Amino acid sequence: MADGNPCNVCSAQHTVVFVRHGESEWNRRNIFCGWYDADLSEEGVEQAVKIGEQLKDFDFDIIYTSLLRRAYDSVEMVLKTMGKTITVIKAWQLNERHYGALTGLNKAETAEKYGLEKVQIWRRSYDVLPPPMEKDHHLYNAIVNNPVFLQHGIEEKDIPKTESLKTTLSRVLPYWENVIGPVIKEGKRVLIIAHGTSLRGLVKHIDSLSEEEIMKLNLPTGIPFSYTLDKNLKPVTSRKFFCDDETLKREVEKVAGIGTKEQ
Ligand SMILES: O=C(O)[C@H](O)COP(=O)(O)O
Repeated sequence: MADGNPCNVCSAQHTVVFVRHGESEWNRRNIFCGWYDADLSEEGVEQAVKIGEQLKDFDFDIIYTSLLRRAYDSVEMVLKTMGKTITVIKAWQLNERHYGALTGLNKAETAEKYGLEKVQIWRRSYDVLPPPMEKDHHLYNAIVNNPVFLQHGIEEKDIPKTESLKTTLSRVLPYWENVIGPVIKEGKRVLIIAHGTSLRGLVKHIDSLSEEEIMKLNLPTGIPFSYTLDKNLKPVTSRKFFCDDETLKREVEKVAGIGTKEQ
């Protein structure tokens, strides 16, 4: 990996790098976040700097990210660390899944109230929707009035009330197939900095994982992973994380668990 990515135009294979944004304040506080626009935590900023260091030798042509600041601020830190100017495309389709009425709730407290099993079904099942966010939810206005959504033409009527992995994939996949995929096939070197569930959707698709298999997949914040894809964007080598196995195991366990009330 240290040698960077080869010229994708000259090869029939494409290296694509993905990373979940650095830790957000709400990851740190163990709160369901979804489409709420939380900032990066101090550790998240450090993680983003580290991503930039790890990807220094990669010559990306284009970076895709979401309309949420924890993702696009990570992009900015990565670019600053790399000392590079690269085209950045922000797309709502790469946003985190909308966590519905759970948005703003502490994950461990929610498990105490509804039971761990129920909460883990909301978090990791393929198609079970969390309860919808109604207009009287205390974070409803903050989400529908997000100025970055409005700048990108995303209005209240376009914003989901809740999303499962399945419904998230129904917006991520067309974006992958119709926008990012053709750019990769043209030979452009692509980096995608997005979110736990939007990236799990892409991983499910690329690796052809079943609904059961994807339920067990947890993506840690701030650790890049890459695929080598063939000309049809099928994996030649599956995802490779940019860290040692022990670190990956520890960080994955952190995401998979329900965490604690006080964080
Ligand atoms: O939106 C969130 O709270 C996180 O980004 C993802 O949370 P999860 O790991 O509980 O799905």
